[in-house]
Amino acid sequence: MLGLADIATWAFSSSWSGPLFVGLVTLLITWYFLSNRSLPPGPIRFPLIGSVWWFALLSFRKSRLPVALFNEWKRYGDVVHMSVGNINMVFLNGHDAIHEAFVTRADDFSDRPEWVFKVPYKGLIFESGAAWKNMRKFTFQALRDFGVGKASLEEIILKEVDSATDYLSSTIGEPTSLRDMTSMMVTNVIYHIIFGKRLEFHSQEMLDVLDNMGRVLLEGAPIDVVRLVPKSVLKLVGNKQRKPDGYFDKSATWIFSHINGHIEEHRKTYDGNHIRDFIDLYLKKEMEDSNTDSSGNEAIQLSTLLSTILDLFIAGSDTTSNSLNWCILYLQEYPEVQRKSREEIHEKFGDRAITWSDRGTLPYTEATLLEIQRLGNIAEMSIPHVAKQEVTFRGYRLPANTIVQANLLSSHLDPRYWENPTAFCPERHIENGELKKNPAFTPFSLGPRMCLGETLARMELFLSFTNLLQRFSFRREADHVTHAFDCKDGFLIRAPTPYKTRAIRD
Ligand code: HEM
Repeated sequence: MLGLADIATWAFSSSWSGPLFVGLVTLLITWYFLSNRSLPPGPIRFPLIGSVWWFALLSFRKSRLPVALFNEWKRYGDVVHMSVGNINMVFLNGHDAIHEAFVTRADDFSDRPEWVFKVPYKGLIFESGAAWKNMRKFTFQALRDFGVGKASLEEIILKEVDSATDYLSSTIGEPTSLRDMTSMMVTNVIYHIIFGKRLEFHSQEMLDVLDNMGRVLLEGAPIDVVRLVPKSVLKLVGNKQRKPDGYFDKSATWIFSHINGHIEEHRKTYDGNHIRDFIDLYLKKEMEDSNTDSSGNEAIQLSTLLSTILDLFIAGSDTTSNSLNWCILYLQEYPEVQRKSREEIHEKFGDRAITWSDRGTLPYTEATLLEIQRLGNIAEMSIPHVAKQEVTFRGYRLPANTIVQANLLSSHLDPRYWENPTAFCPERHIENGELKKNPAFTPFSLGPRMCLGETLARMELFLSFTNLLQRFSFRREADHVTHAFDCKDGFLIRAPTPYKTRAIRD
């Protein structure tokens, strides 16, 4: 095989080929710089490999992408450009740039990329254009119909809080990991909305659902841009996070057939006068669509429904359960904050269960929850968006199909919006005894693509956090064992490293 040295020797071995070679290299370099003109700043990129070396270095240092981007903020600014092969990507740092792209320029930045790697399904999260709008409208309405923001869903969530109470009561004083408990609570809420029933904690069906969902999530679903970096390069730098081929597919297939089984069962027992859940609503719409002479634009394909159900589990389970995991960790590590929150709850409500309509009446406790969400940064980055056409953003040229992702963590640590941003300080969310809004608080992202389950998640967090805190205090595994607020695994979802806690009834 010819090496670089052989090519150079050949190039300079005759009188005309030397200048020709130099000309070609000059042409290549000129083309490279011209094609890069007006792009936003970013780490130096090389022809063909672009910024792969930067991602590889990141992986080698075991550093998380949003943190690395945050640390490089001063050097590269609010808009950072990188590329892998011919794929351009731009990361947005800080609230102002994120707001400008996702809200002010929503028309330019609300689509999702057509993935260059295999996507086994395409539901609400991955759709763009009319199909996405249609599915988002239907799902939003369905969540409302099933009580999101209303008392009927509150009952379902409080039932899960009661099951968690039973579980915690069986562990009193014992150092216990509560990860499974929080997962079962939030999985059951979505399960109830979609399939009209809940699963017993620790039942085989529940364990299978959690296991397969966990695998799908661990592989990061196909939404992590680091997946664009060739596997061989990641292997070279010791990245062990990527699982073997088929790891994702096997679990996704299990989940699809589980959902399919429920849909089939619903078809057999469907009664238009008694709509039980999300699937029944879909069946109703399917029948209405087939009875109309419409152009068919409004019909939602069964495959889109299947994928959207999976999306709701993916987007709604680990995010919410790990937010609760951060809550318990912060409470045990900040006992004084925990004490003040419990005091506020007990003074106001005694033993009576706290309901959704009570929100706004517990400023310190609610501020604590907001502060945990801000520093927990459960969704460090938005899901990737795309600029379908070439656009100019803040004076920079973004070529067509540039992937655009918001670094939400940077918004939560943005010094222009938060004083002493890394300090844990619930009081920053309170003014004159009431909760104060900060526009840079954006755990659910911004604009038309922002989290569809925001209200559901806020209900789950408020009701679980306040009611569990009313019933228990949470202490460290042992008084002298502190636990860092760090995260080692997982893409996009920032879960705390495993820890144990002691629940105390006092
Ligand atoms: C604390 C909990 C949660 C957090 C922090 C969170 C955060 C997010 C974020 C950051 C996005 C990406 C938005 C973007 O791309 O700009 C998102 C999207 C989404 N979330 Fe959530 N989420 C949570 C819970 C939920 C729940 C409970 C559900 C529903 C069951 C849900 C459903 C969705 C869906 C369907 C999308 C995609 C929306 C679209 O593409 O139009 N999320 N979420």
